[in-house]
Amino acid sequence: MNASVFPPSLMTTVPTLHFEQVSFAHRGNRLLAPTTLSLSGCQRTIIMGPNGAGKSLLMRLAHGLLSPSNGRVTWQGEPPAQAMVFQQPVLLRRSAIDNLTYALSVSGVPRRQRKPLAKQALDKFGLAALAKRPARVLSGGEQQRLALARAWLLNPAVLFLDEPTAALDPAAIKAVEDAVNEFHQNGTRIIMTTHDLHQARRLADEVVFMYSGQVLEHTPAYRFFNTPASTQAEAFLRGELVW
Ligand SMILES: Nc1ncnc2c1ncn2[C@@H]1O[C@H](COP(=O)(O)OP(=O)(O)OP(=O)(O)O)[C@@H](O)[C@H]1O
Repeated sequence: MNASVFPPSLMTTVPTLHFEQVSFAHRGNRLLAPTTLSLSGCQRTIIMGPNGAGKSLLMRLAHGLLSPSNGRVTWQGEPPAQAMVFQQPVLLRRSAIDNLTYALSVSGVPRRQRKPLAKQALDKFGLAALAKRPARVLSGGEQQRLALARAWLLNPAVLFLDEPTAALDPAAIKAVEDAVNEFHQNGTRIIMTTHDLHQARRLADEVVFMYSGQVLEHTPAYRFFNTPASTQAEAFLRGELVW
């Protein structure tokens, strides 16, 4: 990646993530071809590609939820604080506020600080009135905001988001995108998958384009959208590449 294409203000100290010849196979099926890739700086990286291309796989390998079959996933220096937000938020069978206080307790925040911090986060994400409601009865958009509030409390250096707006209405999508941008403005590196081309154009600083278990492009967003290098990306941008 050519660092000079990004404004200096975005090149923070978030450690670089390296994929060195990383591949993943399951029951003899190669799902990710050997991939060498470095994600550096405090960019918003959008991973794009058709269904089944391996986007979630790449992200789960990056976050450490999956181990590669071959190769190495490493961070330059200490692995940074990380959080991940999924399309279907993973929430506990507790109230909204208890989901947050629990996350704070797991990360070692002293008991007396947990409730005030959780309340601040609920307020910030427009959920104060729903604090005592069971998290699992919240609407899809509310659950996603709660997942973002929980990630916010953990102050991650890197935030992974796997299709976080796939099931949401336009207002909820905007709330999630605003939150993503706020994380980013606060110095959090964003690594996100989306199927929504308009959203990708709104959010991406750089694009990783995948097709059939391979990374075909890793390029600044303006270049990807204006002059994609691969015929597959061209077809994808025209809406003609289904898988
Ligand atoms: N843990 C796993 N074990 C076995 N197969 C997997 C695993 N994770 C993903 N796959 C398979 O790998 C392929 C890529 O899946 P992945 O979820 O990464 O695609 P994707 O690009 O995110 O697709 P979509 O856009 O449909 O979400 C699929 O064929 C999927 O069935």
